[in-house]
Amino acid sequence: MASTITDSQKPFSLDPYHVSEEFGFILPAPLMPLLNTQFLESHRELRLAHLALSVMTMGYVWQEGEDDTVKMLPRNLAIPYCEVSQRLGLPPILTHADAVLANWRKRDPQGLFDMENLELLVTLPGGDNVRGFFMVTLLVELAAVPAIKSIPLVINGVQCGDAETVTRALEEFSQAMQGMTDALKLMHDVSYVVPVYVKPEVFYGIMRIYLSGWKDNSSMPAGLVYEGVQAEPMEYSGGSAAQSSLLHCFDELLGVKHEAKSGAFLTRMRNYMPPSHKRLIQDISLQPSLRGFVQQQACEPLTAAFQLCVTKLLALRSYHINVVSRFITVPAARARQLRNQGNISQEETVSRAPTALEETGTGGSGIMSFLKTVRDRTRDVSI
Ligand code: HEM
Repeated sequence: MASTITDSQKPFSLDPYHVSEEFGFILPAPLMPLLNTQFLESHRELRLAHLALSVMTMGYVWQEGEDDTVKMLPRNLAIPYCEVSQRLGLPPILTHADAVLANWRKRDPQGLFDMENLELLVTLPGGDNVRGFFMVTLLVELAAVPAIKSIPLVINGVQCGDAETVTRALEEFSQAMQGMTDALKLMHDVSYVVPVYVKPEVFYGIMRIYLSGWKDNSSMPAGLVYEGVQAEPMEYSGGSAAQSSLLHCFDELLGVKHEAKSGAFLTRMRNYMPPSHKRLIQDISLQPSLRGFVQQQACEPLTAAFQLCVTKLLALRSYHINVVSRFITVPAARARQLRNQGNISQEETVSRAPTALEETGTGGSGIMSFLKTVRDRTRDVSI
């Protein structure tokens, strides 16, 4: 009678341990699978995939700094990234819609939508500063919600000639813009309980390169080849809050007309927004002129409410210029000074910043002249 062989009596073999007789502990022929995007169904799933692939791509492209940058994004990243991007109508690069609008979760799901209870889904090099940078920007978006809600009230009020409704809606609108400026101030509020404070030298020296793109960027003059997608390189601007739909909507509502060059840059930034947000901006621009309505009504409270909106938008843009000076102009001057002294010490965080971005924004604009022109054209709509 044959005896049953128990496990302990089986001949000892390496197979069950994933150890190969040919390669030992080495994994034989590791796979490089292509991520399959066909199982992504909902808009939110696609946005999460875009965010994750964007962060991996920015890491891959910029991990070695601005010298000897890569020319090609490998197919394993490029193909799924371009598929997801195409389905969303977003470009295959990190955008404001990824890093800010789709990059948050509540720690306690029942808790408040506030700084203490929010955290990022994915981050970039720069420690707590990255959290502060994206979270403060998210809080600016949040502070703007009452302004967005008042847009249909303004448009419908103008359409039916209801000056009182328009006045009230514009008052809400201007209050929200004040809230946005207050939220922006948190970017350098050292006293805040939870770390939101962003150190200018960390933003400038470490974080900024990971937000930058491959258009109008001298360290990647030819752009980037997305392997397996297209043989020719493609050029895309980096992430910037110029891609936030907020001020685009406000400008269209108030009738702000930008100069050709800055206007062209801002219009191009609309291609970095979710297409439905871009459509909202365009549809606002097609409505009868609010400013014309205010002038025609010649009603004191309405004119005052409109004027307050212009003043608050101007104040927001002026404060933003202040922030940009603190976070870019000042550290850039320090980096230049160190370079001129031949003192490129890695201990000074600003020295690690890419020189290609000294004069230009991550979106590729010539920063200060651009921002000042945009602010000055805002002033032009005053009544
Ligand atoms: C450390 C913080 C920030 C820095 C250094 C910064 C820098 C810049 C730069 C350089 C530009 C020029 C466009 C480009 O090339 O990217 C710009 C544009 C812009 N930024 Fe910021 N930004 C900061 C925070 C924010 C925040 C929190 C918001 C609010 C959502 C914001 C809203 C805008 C807008 C709307 C523009 C387009 C110009 C305009 O419409 O006035 N920025 N920013």
